[in-house]
Amino acid sequence: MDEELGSLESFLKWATQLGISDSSSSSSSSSCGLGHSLSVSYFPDAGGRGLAAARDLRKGELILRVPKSALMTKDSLLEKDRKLSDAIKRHHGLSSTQMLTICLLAEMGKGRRSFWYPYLMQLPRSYETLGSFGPFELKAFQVDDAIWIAEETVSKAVSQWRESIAVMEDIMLKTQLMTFKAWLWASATISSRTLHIPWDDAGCLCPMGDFFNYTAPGEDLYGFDDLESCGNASSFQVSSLENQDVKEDFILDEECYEGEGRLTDGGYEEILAAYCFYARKNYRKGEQVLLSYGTYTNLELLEHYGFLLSENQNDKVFIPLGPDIFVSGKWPANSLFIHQNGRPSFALLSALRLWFTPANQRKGLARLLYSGSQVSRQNEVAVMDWIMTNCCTILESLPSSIEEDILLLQAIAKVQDLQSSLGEVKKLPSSVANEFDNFMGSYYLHNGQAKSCRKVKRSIQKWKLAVQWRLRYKKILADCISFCTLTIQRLNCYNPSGDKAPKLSQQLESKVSK
Ligand SMILES: C[S@@+](CC[C@H](N)C(=O)[O-])C[C@H]1O[C@@H](n2cnc3c(N)ncnc32)[C@H](O)[C@@H]1O
Repeated sequence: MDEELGSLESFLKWATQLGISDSSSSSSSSSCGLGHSLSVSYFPDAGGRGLAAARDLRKGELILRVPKSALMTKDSLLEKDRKLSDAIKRHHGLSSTQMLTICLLAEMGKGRRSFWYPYLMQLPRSYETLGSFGPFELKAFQVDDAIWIAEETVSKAVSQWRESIAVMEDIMLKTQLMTFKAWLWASATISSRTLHIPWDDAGCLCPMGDFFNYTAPGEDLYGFDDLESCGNASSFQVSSLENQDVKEDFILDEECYEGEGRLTDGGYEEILAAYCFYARKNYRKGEQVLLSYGTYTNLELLEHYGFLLSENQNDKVFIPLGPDIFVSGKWPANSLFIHQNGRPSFALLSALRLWFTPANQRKGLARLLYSGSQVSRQNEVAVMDWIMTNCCTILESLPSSIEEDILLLQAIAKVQDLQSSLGEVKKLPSSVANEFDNFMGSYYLHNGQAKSCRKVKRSIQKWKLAVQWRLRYKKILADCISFCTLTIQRLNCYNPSGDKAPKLSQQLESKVSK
């Protein structure tokens, strides 16, 4: 702990010497180091190490400035390393990100001799990004699409590493830095910490700027004294289904485009020749200052950053749709999903309304269909029934239920809590008991032998993330079933014309009548 504090202190001193400043003035002549706006703090439930407001901060204030010379980029690293720069020139075809990964590993190999040593010492030793999940942890996702994405991430990492080995051999990098494990570490560092710069696709590592933890865009935008003046703050929660969805899909798409996987509350400013960060809202002294890295689903957060949010307004569930549903409309596949609050997306509803409209009526109803309006009561009930049936089928096909996953997470928390004995773990239902026993068995944990080993702790953390992810996924499906049920009930109550709604499938009738 003392060592950690010592290394943080020397890092802050080093950062100040490089001109990194959190003084609110943008003039470099008055830049005067760190400690004016931000302080490094620990937030156990919100990202671990992060930055706290060192004073009350106002929305829009400049809170951190990192000069270009303090940014770790592929170019700045190659400039100071002739041997590596020549080796990279000899090997064609590597992406900018692969080159930055090799540069980072080479810099690590220099140890104390590296100019960046105080910063390198601040990097996490390990990550929980998807690429580092082993077979057991991958299986815990239960959902094929998620497992497939994770496997793809690993195989992409393997091929990028293989393509880069020749350069690493050429510069005679230390053997332990040439391993796939080291490559995964460097790739995860880059994936979870780089910021966008206009001149290099790989981005830059930004000392101090990469201590900001994440908040989703749109969330948390109003500070302590703006609460009364923010009447429109909750535009994500408009009550009318159609309006809300049109707006939500529009906003999300825009943010996706703008964010494209990079931080959005800060940016490189040519005129100041510095990376500048601004307060996204008002903060009270001591509060954690957060940054939006972009719009991500929970699986994407896991893939790039190694964490997920229990409440993530950008989370989505995609359900399998037949090819005829895709081709019948003009909506792209990635717009057809269920929102984290259980509501079908605007595009999914529109596509299904169109699909349930007889072909000879589609032209006449096109305006209604494309504007996101309901076509008829019967059509709407058929759409809701279809969505419910599919959500139920997915839920029933998964090996464990929501309740069982909650019990499993409680058991995992007990294992993580080194103070409690495994005897305190309640008897688990058989669907998750096997999973629990397999994990315990693989690490000989029943007799407590390997309990404190770092590798086991990391594996438990990844397993927990996978179970948390699948639980969120199932809850979204369950919320969607409730939403469709309520909608059908409402449609059946409000029936002024007296026409008959189509019959629900038997499986769903019991759910609707509950
Ligand atoms: C840019 S770094 C932020 C600083 C980081 N906490 C550190 O100690 O260096 C991004 C990493 O912080 C963690 N993180 C950021 N925001 C988080 C959040 N809201 N919840 C959990 N972990 C978060 C994740 O491990 C992520 O990969």
